[in-house]
Amino acid sequence: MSATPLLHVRALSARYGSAQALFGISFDLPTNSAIAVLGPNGAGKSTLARTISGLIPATAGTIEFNGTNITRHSADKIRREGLIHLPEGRGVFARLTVMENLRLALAVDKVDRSEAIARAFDYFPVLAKRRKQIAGTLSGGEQQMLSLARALMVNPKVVIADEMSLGLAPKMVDTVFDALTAARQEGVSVIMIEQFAGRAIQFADHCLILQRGNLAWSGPAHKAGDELLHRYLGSATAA
Ligand SMILES: Nc1ncnc2c1ncn2[C@@H]1O[C@H](COP(=O)(O)OP(=O)(O)OP(=O)(O)O)[C@@H](O)[C@H]1O
Repeated sequence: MSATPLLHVRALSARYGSAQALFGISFDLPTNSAIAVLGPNGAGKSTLARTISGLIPATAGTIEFNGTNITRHSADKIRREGLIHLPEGRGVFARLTVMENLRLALAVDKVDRSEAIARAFDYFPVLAKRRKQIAGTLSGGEQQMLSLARALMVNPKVVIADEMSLGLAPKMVDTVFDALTAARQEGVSVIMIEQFAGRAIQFADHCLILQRGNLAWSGPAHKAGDELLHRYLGSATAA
């Protein structure tokens, strides 16, 4: 086991104005691993993602990424260091073409441009066919692929995928999971936020369950059985 985890989060808290949304969350993301972050609506999953990726400030606690304390780093800097957050929703520039969307993702990252574009098309061949299409006219699933391609093409160390499968047809959900599985094989670590737990647990090594901004349970994903999920998430989300 590697001594230093890729991501080391300790006692992390965050708030929106006077409302505290995260209460002292601690967890490690080992190198080459995946964590499923589960919890009911409003539990703080997206807030955890936003705090780690620098979109909102931590009010207490620390985040170490690859041995560096990034707690006060800007979102841009954190992204350049290799931690990419895919926020809930599609996150593409609707009026630009597929190719322009891909090129823009490269503007802030020092990677070989043609290699990165080739990597994007390897992950999602359909995007190569649609490279000149305006992104806003892609299907929801294709937009999700484009969003994921923009993240994976820059060879990130960690991807935080927030509700990637939300609203997608089952076949598209398969495509998204296949791409994330391929990314893991390339050494990308993943923090997967999901309201629907079953697939996330199959995908991940570890599992965190949040409840009202607190860490309610954490452990190996295979130990997050039906009874536990039912207790924290209710029947609708344990599927
Ligand atoms: N921009 C914001 N301003 C104020 N409060 C917010 C904001 N975003 C989230 N919150 C509040 O913070 C708490 C945690 O929300 P968060 O979006 O992190 O939950 P979540 O677990 O991701 O939920 P969901 O599954 O519904 O996306 C909730 O009480 C929510 O109302």
